[in-house]
Amino acid sequence: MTAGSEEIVVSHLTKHYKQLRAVDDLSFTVHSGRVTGFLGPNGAGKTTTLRMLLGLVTPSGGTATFGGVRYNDLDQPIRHVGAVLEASSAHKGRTGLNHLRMICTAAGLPWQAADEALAKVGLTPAAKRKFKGYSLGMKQRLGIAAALLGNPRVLILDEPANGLDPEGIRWMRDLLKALAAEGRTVLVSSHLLGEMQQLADDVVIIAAGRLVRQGPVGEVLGSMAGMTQVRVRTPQVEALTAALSARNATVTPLPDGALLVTGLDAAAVGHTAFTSSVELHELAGERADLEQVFLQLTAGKAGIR
Ligand SMILES: Nc1ncnc2c1ncn2[C@@H]1O[C@H](COP(=O)(O)OP(=O)(O)OP(=O)(O)O)[C@@H](O)[C@H]1O
Repeated sequence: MTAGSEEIVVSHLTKHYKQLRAVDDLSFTVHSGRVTGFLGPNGAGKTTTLRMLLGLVTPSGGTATFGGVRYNDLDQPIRHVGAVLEASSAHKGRTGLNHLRMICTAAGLPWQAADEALAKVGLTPAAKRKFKGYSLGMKQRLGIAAALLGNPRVLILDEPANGLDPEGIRWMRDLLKALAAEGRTVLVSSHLLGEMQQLADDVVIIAAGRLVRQGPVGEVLGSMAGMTQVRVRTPQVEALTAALSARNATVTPLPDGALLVTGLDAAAVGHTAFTSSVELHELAGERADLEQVFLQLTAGKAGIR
């Protein structure tokens, strides 16, 4: 991999587990010098995708490459791609510094890399403390330090903010932004839209293993914010739901018995009801709340599996 070509290209990536399409013909690109948020609800296929990127799960089809090269074909992958898949674990009686030095030795890196990585994540003061005394936030930092040992151009993190307190989340956000500002490619998964709004330059949104949206965060969220939703009430819920679904709208039943429709405007919902001979008791278009659109775009797809 040469400098400047650290893009991650995911092309028609697919993973089937028996009948379940955990990842289904997924294609997207992750650019260098930017933080890309990989967003989707629980079970959307984020972890499976990241594990395929890292050669830990064999795809049923498609490819994922770093600068054109598959992970397993990279020469000294630790120098190209750093990954934090779950909160780090280390021998509980070992110090953070020794944990990192062991990884250095195994990977043929100088011990100095351990000190540098600890400094980068602000763990130098705890370098000689035992892992068993580390808080969750410190364990997360140590995991990131381990990923940084080979000074990789690409960083991949799976839900790194999970379990962190607000200060820890802010710290993580600043670190990832700084790493991207150094020109690195940073891909970070999350199921929380709000978290990505504050962190990501680009977003890739998936649901039920399939791509929902990708692009610069402002553009994607802007298009979502511009979406309207329609509140509708009918005594013929099933007939209307079927007619709207046939027009690719997403229909969510509300606790008060009304239906919330996304993907069609009020006129189109009214027209669909009319042509399907469905009686309406209420029909109102409203501007959608961003979080609600995200939930609907993604939850609507989850039912397909
Ligand atoms: N080894 C496996 N065998 C069978 N099914 C699996 C396996 N790994 C994952 N799955 C299924 O694939 C789907 C996608 O899971 P995955 O963990 O990739 O989603 P996710 O988006 O990372 O979700 P979460 O945020 O909950 O981790 C889920 O339905 C999961 O149960």
